[in-house]
Order: sequence, then C-alpha cells, then structure tokens
Amino acid sequence: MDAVADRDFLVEYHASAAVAMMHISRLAEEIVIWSSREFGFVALAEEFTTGSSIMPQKRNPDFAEIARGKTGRVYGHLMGILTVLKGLPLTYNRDLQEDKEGFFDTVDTVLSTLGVFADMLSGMELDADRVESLAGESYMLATDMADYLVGKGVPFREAHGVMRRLCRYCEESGTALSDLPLTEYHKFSSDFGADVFDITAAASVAARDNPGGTAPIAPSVLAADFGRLAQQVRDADAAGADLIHVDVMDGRFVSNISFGEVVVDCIRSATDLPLNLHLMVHEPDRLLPGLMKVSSDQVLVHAEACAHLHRTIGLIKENGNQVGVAINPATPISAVEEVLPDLDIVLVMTVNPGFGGQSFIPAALGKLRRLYDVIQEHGYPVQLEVDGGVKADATARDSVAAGAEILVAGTAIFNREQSVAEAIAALRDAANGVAPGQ
Ligand SMILES: O=C(CO)[C@H](O)[C@H](O)COP(=O)(O)O
Repeated sequence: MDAVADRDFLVEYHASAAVAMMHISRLAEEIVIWSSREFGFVALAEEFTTGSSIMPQKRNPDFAEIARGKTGRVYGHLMGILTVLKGLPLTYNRDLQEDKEGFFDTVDTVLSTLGVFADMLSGMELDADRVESLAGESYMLATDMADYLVGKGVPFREAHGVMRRLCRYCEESGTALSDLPLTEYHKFSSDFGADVFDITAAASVAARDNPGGTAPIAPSVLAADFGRLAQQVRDADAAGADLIHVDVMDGRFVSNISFGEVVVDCIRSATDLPLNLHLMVHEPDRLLPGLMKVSSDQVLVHAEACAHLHRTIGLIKENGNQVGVAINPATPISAVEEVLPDLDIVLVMTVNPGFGGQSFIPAALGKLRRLYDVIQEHGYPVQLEVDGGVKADATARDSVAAGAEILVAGTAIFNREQSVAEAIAALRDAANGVAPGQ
C-alpha cells in the first residue's frame, strides 16, 4: 500500500531539477550583467538577443532572462508536489493524480533550457582585451601582493596591514598600485623588491594552482634566453610555475651538450622552487654529487643510460632527493616496471631527447596510459611527467587525460609571442578541467 503511494522518486527529481535551474539562473544573471553595455565583457550571438520595442539600439539578453525566470517555475513544481504529499495517508489517494502535470512541465522546462543555454554559451564571445585590461585595475592584486610579502617571510597579518595602508595611500593620492615607484612601496615595507612589478593579473591566475586543479607546470629552461637565464627563471617562478625543469645533456647519451653543474647552481640560486633535474647523460652516477646540492630537488635519470639503474636510484634516494626515471619514446614500460616501487616520478619522453622545439609524438600517449594503469593498479605513489612538444593545446589536454601529472614545456613557455606568465596561464587553461586518467 505504501509502495503505490510513495512519490519520493518524484520529489528527488524535482529537487535535482531545482538545483540545476538554480545554477543556470545564477549563470544567467552573470550573463545579463556581463553583456550589459556598462560591463561589456561578453557579446551574445544575435539570435540569442532581441531588440527593445522602444529603444532600437538595444539588444536584450532575453534568453538568459527567460532562463532565470523559468527557475521560479521549476521551484514551484517542487513545492507543488511536496504540498500534495504532505497530508496524505500512507496509501494511494486520488490527490496523487496531481503528480503528473508539474513533473512533465519540469522535464520540458529543464531540457529545453539546458539545450538553449548550451547553444547560447557556445556562441558567446568574450572580449578578452577588455576583461584583461580591467583585471589589473583597482586593487585586485592587493592580496597577491600580501602573499608576495608572506613569501619574503612577513607574517600574513602584518602583510595584510601593509597592503591596507598602501591601498589607502593610493586612494588618497589618486594613484594606481601599479603606478607607484619602488621607493613609494619601500615607505610601507622594505621587503618589497623590484619583482613586485611581476605581479600581474595573468600571474595571479597562474598562481592559483590548487589540488584538483591543473597539473604542475615545469618550464624547461632549455628554451630560455641563456643571456638572461636567472631573470627568466625568476619570471617563471613569479608567474606561478611549480617546478623548474633543467635539462643536463652530455653530448654522449644525446648528441647535444646543454650545461652542467655551474649553470645548475646559477638556476638554483635564482629560485626557491624545486628543480626537476632531467639528466640526459650516460652513466649519471659520477655527476650526481655535484648536482644534488639541495634535497628538495627532483633528480631524473634515463633508464637507457644506466647500467645499474637500481643502484643509481638508491644513490639519489640516499641523498634525500625525489627520484625519477625517464624513458625515451621507443623504450617500453617494462624498463621501469621493476623499479616502480622505488620511484617518485616516471618521465615519459614525448619527443626523442636532445633538443627543444620538436613535435609531440602522439604514440607516446598510449604508453603513458598503460603506465598510469599499472601505477593505479598497484597504488604506487608515482607521478607521471611528460616532456617534449607539450603546448597549450590537445598535447597538454591529452597528456593529462592519459595520466600525466607534471607537464614540462620549453618553447611553449619561453618564446617571443607571449610573456612567460601568459604562456603558463595558457598552458594551465588548456589542461584545466581534465582529470588524470579520464
Ligand atoms: O628534454 C627535452 C629535449 O631533450 C625537452 O624537449 C625540453 O625540455 C622541452 O622542450 P619543448 O617543450 O620545446 O619541446
């Protein structure tokens, strides 16, 4: 008796539909604001706007407004079914005929709204220049500047106070934070350095890299301007890089010679970020003592370059460093399987090592995926890294989808077309929302 009178499934459907419409309505509200003349952040395709009956110049975001309005109707049906049920005895009564109309209307409303919304969003154009120009204005970057001071050892409470006084000073003198010279910053804290001007809207976005967000980005200095190496490393650090990838090449394991211990020391002193030291050298054991100066650095050797891989891994671990093994595109995953329990990282080369600026080898993705499955199956705490030809496009997305957790990129980050901060932000954006192993 109770079973035929139960309508919990309908209440749950109505509740889920109401939650979905609540989110649609909030997004609709943003679109109404963003598309207004005053904001001008987005432009809707003509077929999703209508003219005003009295003001010919106006394009109203009617579809967004109607979607917002239809939310009330879906909420109404949820209240309707709850009210029909509330006084009923524990068996079927004729009142339950009233369960249909609201349900069918909710299904039609939600499905049609979602369909229209999807089309409207795909045709919506973002005015990136306007959004970017406004993003750096006002005091948007004050919190980033407080975080910057924290990075220099200032307690947050104090950093917050410094920024509050600085912003008030700017307000009273009618100056933007970005227009203040360093001497003015020093009046508020001697911890400000010239690198405070590296704090930009793009760097702020790139710095918000949370667990569950995009994969760690490791800019490869192989593509940096070596004449300004330390500055380029600092740029990458300020732009929110997670690691600095350093390719040491010996002219033997690979035909190219990049740099050795002296240059690694210079990179080391330009940043506090961990170095992701990729040793493309034959029998690396002899070089390890000179390179492993800081135990927070990660040291990666090539499986193909070590006669006694297990021993080399042991040497790195003894020093307290995280250890990784790299494999070339033609090397099978069996080359690392026996040592997986000892590793922190496996680097899957997506180009043949030796030179930057080569094209990504798509076939490496299958190997990446197989390694990911083995690692998951055994529950090893090993991170997968990809290196070579990774760009802010399908190469980054597909790598993350196949299981990569660290993205190395050289020419995609150090190039003439973009600033380092813009390039890192674009790379994060490309891989955003893709979960490893999807
Ligand atoms: O290690 C490499 C070459 O041996 C990599 O390819 C390099 O670190 C990344 O460069 P790019 O992103 O330009 O391919």
